[in-house]
Amino acid sequence: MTLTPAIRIENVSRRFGALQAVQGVSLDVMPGERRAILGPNGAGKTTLFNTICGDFPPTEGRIALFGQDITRLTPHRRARLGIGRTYQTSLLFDGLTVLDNLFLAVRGVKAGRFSMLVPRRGDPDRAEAEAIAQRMRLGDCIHRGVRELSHGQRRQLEVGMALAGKPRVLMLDEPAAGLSPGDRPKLLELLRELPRDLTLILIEHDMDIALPTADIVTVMKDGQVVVEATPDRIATDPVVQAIYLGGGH
Ligand SMILES: Nc1ncnc2c1ncn2[C@@H]1O[C@H](COP(=O)(O)OP(=O)(O)OP(=O)(O)O)[C@@H](O)[C@H]1O
Repeated sequence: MTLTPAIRIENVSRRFGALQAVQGVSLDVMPGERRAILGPNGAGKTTLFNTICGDFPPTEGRIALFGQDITRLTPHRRARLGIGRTYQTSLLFDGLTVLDNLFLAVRGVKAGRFSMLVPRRGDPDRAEAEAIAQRMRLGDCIHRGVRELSHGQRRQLEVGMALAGKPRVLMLDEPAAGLSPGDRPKLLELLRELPRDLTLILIEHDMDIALPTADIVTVMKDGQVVVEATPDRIATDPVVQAIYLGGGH
């Protein structure tokens, strides 16, 4: 029996006017796999990511989620089918606490139940929000305002917000961007502790985060996939070294 990929990208291209940002990309990400997408600036990583999430649907090709064609679905429909994501720029409610943010994210995914109710003790959604805060190592600051969080804690919360939607595929857009060297090991640990049945696709410039997190690494350049290999092979791959040491990054 062949396993259906969590995400199948078939010959996907995306143009912006005359610019071919992604060109003829095909790849399968299997259920529970952790896939990192690397590549220099402008390689097309975010554009490919957005064709999967639906922000910029492909101009050509097909994308399937667990065998279901989602190529033309809105981002909202894709989210409902199980694609969760973070953004490079923060989308947190700065005026609310960590718990309130997570509570709203947990509530928000339940159809017809989005509300601004105060999370009461004993509310299962609040319990779930607290559990996510613990998992994201934010347990000791759940009542703190988001504005008071460090940059690293905000990143942890953003991953938690995406997890609150109970995604089957979690897509992280540069989770280590802007983190201090001290915050990076914590993020790495947290990524490695995510449930093994969750499929993870992450764009990450930082090899020290991407390689230990990923099962398979896809390297892109000029809108195309140039290498797909395990992290240990990527670390020594001459093509990858040429891309990164050659000044493209
Ligand atoms: N909305 C858009 N409109 C026009 N051009 C775009 C748009 N989004 C991306 N591009 C262009 O598409 C190409 C690929 O960009 P993309 O952001 O996907 O690369 P990237 O690999 O994610 O780079 P970075 O690491 O800098 O985020 C670039 O030339 C970029 O300028």
